[in-house]
Amino acid sequence: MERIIIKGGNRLKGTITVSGAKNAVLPILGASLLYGGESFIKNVPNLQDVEVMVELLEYLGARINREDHCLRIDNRNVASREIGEDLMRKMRASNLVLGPLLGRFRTVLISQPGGCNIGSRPMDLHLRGMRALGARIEERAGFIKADAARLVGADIYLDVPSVGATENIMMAASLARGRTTLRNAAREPEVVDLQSYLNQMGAKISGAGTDVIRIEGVESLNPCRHTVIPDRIEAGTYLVAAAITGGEVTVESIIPEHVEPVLAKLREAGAEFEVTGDAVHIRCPERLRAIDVRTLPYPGFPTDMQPQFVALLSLADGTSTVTETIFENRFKHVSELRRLGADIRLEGNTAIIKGKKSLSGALVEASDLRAGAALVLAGLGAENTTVVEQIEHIDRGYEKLEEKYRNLGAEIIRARA
Ligand SMILES: CC(=O)N[C@H]1[C@@H](OP(=O)(O)OP(=O)(O)OC[C@H]2O[C@@H](n3ccc(=O)[nH]c3=O)[C@H](O)[C@@H]2O)O[C@H](CO)[C@@H](O)[C@@H]1O
Ligand SMILES: C=C(OP(=O)(O)O)C(=O)O
Repeated sequence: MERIIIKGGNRLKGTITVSGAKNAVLPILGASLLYGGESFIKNVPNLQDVEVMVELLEYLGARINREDHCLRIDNRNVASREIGEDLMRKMRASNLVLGPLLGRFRTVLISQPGGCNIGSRPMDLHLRGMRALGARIEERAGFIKADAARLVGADIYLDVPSVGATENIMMAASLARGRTTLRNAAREPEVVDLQSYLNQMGAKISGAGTDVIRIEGVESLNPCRHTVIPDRIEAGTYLVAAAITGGEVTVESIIPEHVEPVLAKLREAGAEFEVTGDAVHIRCPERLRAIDVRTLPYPGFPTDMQPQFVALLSLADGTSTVTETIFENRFKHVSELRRLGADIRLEGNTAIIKGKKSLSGALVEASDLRAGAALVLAGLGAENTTVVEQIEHIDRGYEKLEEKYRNLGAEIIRARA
């Protein structure tokens, strides 16, 4: 088993490059199933979750060639087959094949993706959306079965702006007859990237990035090339790495507007920025000020940055609060951060963090992807040596994490236990 070992305390300096967005490429790979031909996707990050999605597509009959950060996908021989627990449970985002398979083949049989370490994550909004488009849904023995003689556009309102439900509905509705209007849709940049990919394939979608998305169903789609947007959560994590070490770093190959909610909070805490083109240069004092943070759907503060900010504020001057409103069980990093000496109290869905002048390295365990990222950040900011275990979670979402931090002057290695 591998672990990450960090000797903390170095101020990070230099330039760090961000990869393509995990949460954009996963729905795009799902969406490729809508077309029985070739797609060419660029800026694909090398991540464990991408491997799982590729495995899933190949299981369905896709032929995929990978070259560097590009994927050539040939979906000519894809069929809708039963997808069992082994594939569906490896990754929550496997559920993103539901909409495209239903759209193209009108029949889907998948194992329930289940909950995960951050919350129960139900599928009700996805399924309600598919039903509204005309699908018959049966949930039995841990499986979801969806069938439709034909799909017909509908008016759909989401109770909460779920990213995945928005994406599944956009994908299924692309090949439905007539117009679908999706209200209270998720506004995340990854939804906009999916719209852009689908439209390049010949779909007729407008409104992504606002809370009303309109999809005019088309008969068929065509081949296309697409470049995945940069990963705003990876970018945010590196901005926090600079902040937690009192460093000065340029984070490049990003869309600065996408990290604005994170920049706003770092600015409030005392960091300074220059934004030029596709880069943000961050300069940080030795210690940031305490702030209050509340996670919200985009353009609010992202839940996927919450653990990283809890780590950061553990070393800030004063008492901060961090409130998690999206997932009910996303504070598993707190007990691990306490091992490093952090003073954090949980009250319901709020973490109350009394900033310490220093943390001290310890052996900790990543419970999920961003919890793992947060523990590495805490290790970079702590004195002595921190060892992070269960790092397979981190590999789901960060490409070459240690190498990227090492280039900024961090002492961090991966080693076998
Ligand atoms: C692959 C991907 O893009 N993952 C992201 C996506 O996950 P994902 O798309 O799974 O997250 P959602 O936006 O769907 O979840 C938001 C909230 O809606 C609830 N909900 C969702 C669907 C549903 O049918 N019923 C329901 O109640 C969830 O339990 C959660 O409380 O958005 C999350 C919220 O920004 C991010 O943390 C994840 O990194
Ligand atoms: C929660 C996350 O991902 P997923 O939805 O794939 O579990 C994440 O990226 O932080």
